Amino acid sequence: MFHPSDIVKVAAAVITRPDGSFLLARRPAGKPYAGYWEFPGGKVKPDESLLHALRRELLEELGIHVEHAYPWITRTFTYPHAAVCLHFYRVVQWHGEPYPQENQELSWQFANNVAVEPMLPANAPVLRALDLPPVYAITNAMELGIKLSLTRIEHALQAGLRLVQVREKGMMKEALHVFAGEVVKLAHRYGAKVLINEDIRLCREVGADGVHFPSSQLMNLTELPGIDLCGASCHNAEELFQAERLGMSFVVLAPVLPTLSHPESKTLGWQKFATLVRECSLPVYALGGLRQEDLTTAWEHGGHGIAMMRAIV
Ligand SMILES: Nc1nc2c([nH]c(=O)n2[C@H]2C[C@H](O)[C@@H](COP(=O)(O)OP(=O)(O)OP(=O)(O)O)O2)c(=O)[nH]1
Repeated sequence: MFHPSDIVKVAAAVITRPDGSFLLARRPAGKPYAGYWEFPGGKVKPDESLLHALRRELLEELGIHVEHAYPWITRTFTYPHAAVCLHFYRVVQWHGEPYPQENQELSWQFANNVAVEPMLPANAPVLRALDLPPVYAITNAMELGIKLSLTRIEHALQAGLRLVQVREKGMMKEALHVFAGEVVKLAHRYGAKVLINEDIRLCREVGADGVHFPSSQLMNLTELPGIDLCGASCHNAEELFQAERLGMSFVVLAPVLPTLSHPESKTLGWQKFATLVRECSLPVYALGGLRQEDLTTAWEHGGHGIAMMRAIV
């Protein structure tokens, strides 16, 4: 066991090009885990800010000047040689062409098809998180009607939507089965993934990709079902902690702004959202009263992306 004061703080960069590829570097000889692939970055010096460390490391290692970086996930991991707290940033704009300043090998990769190995052991969940798209849509067929809802989902898929949750609280069982099956068929045609709210059995029956757990169900879970994608709804630190403990694929944190579907709920606001997300190891979608144009605000506050109901489908 490492004492909390011995935990090494690290700033790591997911340097992302517009096509979605990101840069990996191979650890040079002489370092622990030499030959393993990692995200460029390094140790934060005492009294140095995370962002300063990120800028310094990328200049030293790659010769690039960071122009725009978003805070992303924070992950603690214990190696035999050290315990590290990895603060990941997504670097989306920089000046200069990355060039290995320390003789390290570099490689641009895509999250759904990483072709270099081995990766540093702490990074497997990071790659899975990078494979999640920025927008998560939640269906609203009980309000729109099934036909219109499917039409709107198809339009959103055509416009690039790649993650959908079927959440139809009051729908009768048979109708829900048919609707969920239609959404899965439609989404898979576009290479998109579908999660079913609450119902693990329905998820399996309709061939969906995952389950989305409401917060009450999340707090009663002792382990995840053996399903690829598991998401959960959270509203506070306790629920986020439980989602991390179970190893959810991602969470939705809500409500950030006032929303029609939960008018009685107290909103978090962006500052509280950022505070809750800061230490979270899971990718977090902001939810509640958001529109497409709020995506950048979510990124600036540490979110992975945004989840929406009425504003998208
Ligand atoms: N840069 C980076 N480090 C990572 C990643 N994943 C991961 O577990 N680590 C760990 C490995 C190391 O224990 C620690 C980073 O320390 P480092 O030795 O690379 O730091 P540094 O570049 O400042 O190196 P040095 O001054 O000690 O030579 O974080 C990652 O993706 N990127």
